[in-house]
Amino acid sequence: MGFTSELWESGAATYERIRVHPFVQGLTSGDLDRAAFRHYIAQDSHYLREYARALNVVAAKAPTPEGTALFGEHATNANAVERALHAGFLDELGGVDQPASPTTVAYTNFLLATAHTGSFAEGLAAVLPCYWIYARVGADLVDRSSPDPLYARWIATYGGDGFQKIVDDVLTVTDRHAEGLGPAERAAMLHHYATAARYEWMFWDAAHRRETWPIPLA
Ligand SMILES: Cc1ncc(C[n+]2csc(CCO)c2C)c(N)n1
Repeated sequence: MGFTSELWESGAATYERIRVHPFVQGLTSGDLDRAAFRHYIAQDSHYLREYARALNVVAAKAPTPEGTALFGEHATNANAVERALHAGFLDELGGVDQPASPTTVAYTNFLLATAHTGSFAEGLAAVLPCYWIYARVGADLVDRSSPDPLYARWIATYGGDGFQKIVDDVLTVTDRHAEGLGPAERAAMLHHYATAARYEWMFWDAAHRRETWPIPLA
């Protein structure tokens, strides 16, 4: 692997913190409070809508038609997953109509701002932890699965080979694109990647704490 191994390194310590987070460990042990999982799914539904927008911006900036098609397809897929979450998990858990939490707003605003104002490379680095960290978490959890069928279903979504193939396609695009980049742009990518990885930890942690706005929205 090329530059993507440097990107992984910039978020490796954060990934380790995600792996041992009580929310993630609670999925496999089955001990995770259903209310925290419901909070996570409701927030993820907000997240996926905005993530799809960010991916479409990355798609628009891709220098090749293949890149535009790839990220456009993934944006459509993120919207489809959002609808499936509503039809599946949220119906079973009892639908919750909660506003996007401070962490969800911060993470999605970071993705949209970086995709809109940055280069293709910068947007790509910002959206990459979402793919890569979920594939690693999925792979880590899939063998142990969960005694809770609901959590087992969630784990199977991200732990399968189908999802790994999606991530591999994005890593190939990233390595190929990075070959033509200078040190300043590579440094910006490392920075955005590490930032998004931290937001991924914060997203699990916010669900675990069932984070809400300290001042209720009117
Ligand atoms: C907070 C959060 N981060 C990452 C994902 C995983 N994910 C969402 S869209 C997508 C790729 C395109 O379909 C991936 C891997 C998630 N669900 N929620």
